[in-house]
Amino acid sequence: MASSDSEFNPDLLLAHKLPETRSTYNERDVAIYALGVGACGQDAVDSDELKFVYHENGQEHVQVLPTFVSLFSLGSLTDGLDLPGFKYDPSLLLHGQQYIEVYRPLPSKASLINKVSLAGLQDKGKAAILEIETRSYEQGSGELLCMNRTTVFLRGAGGFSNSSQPFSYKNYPSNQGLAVKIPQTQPSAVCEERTQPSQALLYRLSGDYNPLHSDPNVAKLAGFPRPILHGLCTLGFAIKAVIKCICKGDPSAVKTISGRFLATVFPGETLITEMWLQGLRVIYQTKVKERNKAVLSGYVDIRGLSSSL
Ligand SMILES: CCC/C=C/C(=O)SCCNC(=O)CCNC(=O)[C@H](O)C(C)(C)COP(=O)([O-])OP(=O)([O-])OC[C@H]1O[C@@H](n2cnc3c(N)ncnc32)[C@H](O)[C@@H]1OP(=O)([O-])[O-]
Repeated sequence: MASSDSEFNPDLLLAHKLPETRSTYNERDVAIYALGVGACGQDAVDSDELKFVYHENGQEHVQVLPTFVSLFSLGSLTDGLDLPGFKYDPSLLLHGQQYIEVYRPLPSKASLINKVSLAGLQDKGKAAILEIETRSYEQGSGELLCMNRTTVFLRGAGGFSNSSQPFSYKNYPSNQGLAVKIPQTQPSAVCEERTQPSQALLYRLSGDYNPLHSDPNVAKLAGFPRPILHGLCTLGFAIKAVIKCICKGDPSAVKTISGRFLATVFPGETLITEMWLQGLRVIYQTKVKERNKAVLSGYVDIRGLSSSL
């Protein structure tokens, strides 16, 4: 059960205000993040990826991968969520889905104010699904730069209601968050990348220090044979593949990203991302090569296509 209190009221929980968080980053953070999601991990002079970690050809700033914005949603989660009347075991939390809207390319350094709200709660019986929305505004100008919706799967926290209908989500488009249908046709592009055995140890330096990703004993207590890769790290690999193969290496082409984490990834495994271009939407699916297992699927909406595609 989510709560020992039989009067638990999901609507009251959703009305609960979460504190604002702040994110300040610079080019070093941008580059460390890019390395964490495998930039130049297969080829140190990769012409599509060097710009994310180095001022290639005298460029003034390193470029920011669009998935970097997912880091702004971490603060409220990694500090532990204060959810009145709702109890869950943080060690059993898994990342279920991430939905991102990027309104303009991110500067290579900035200070942001993140406004966080609880957007949804759903009772799945064996688990509860909680959705947190984070809107990030540039400090000073007040401009809204991006929005994240993070879905967490709280194993063992379901059974708090008689309904499997979601509470809230009422501000969402009706099709958001659904698992995508993978086309049965040949993909438009395929990208293969091996993650490093130390990938989670590198990725965690971008701000998610949950020991589930680094400590073998904590991983075992959570039900895994060894530490697992952060979901947002896998998402970073997949979207980097879409940028490389579909967007001709241009990160500013990405407008919207949706991803559902289907199964866990272990650092060191090889990720194969298949992509299907449908108009301005790219449907993608990432599989672990060694286990032939789908681990992530979703879509990316892009602003336009280069005429050479
Ligand atoms: C954020 C900061 C912390 C970061 C932590 C990490 O990185 S952890 C590392 C990264 N994360 C990972 O590694 C997690 C990888 N994913 C998994 O291990 C599994 O997908 C699971 C344990 C999340 C659910 O598996 P299962 O066998 O227990 O589930 P089932 O198939 O029996 O479905 C039950 C219900 O839940 C629904 N539903 C299912 N999946 C999702 C989803 N992803 N999302 C949302 N909803 C989902 C499904 O539609 C169904 O609803 P219906 O139809 O009954 O109304």
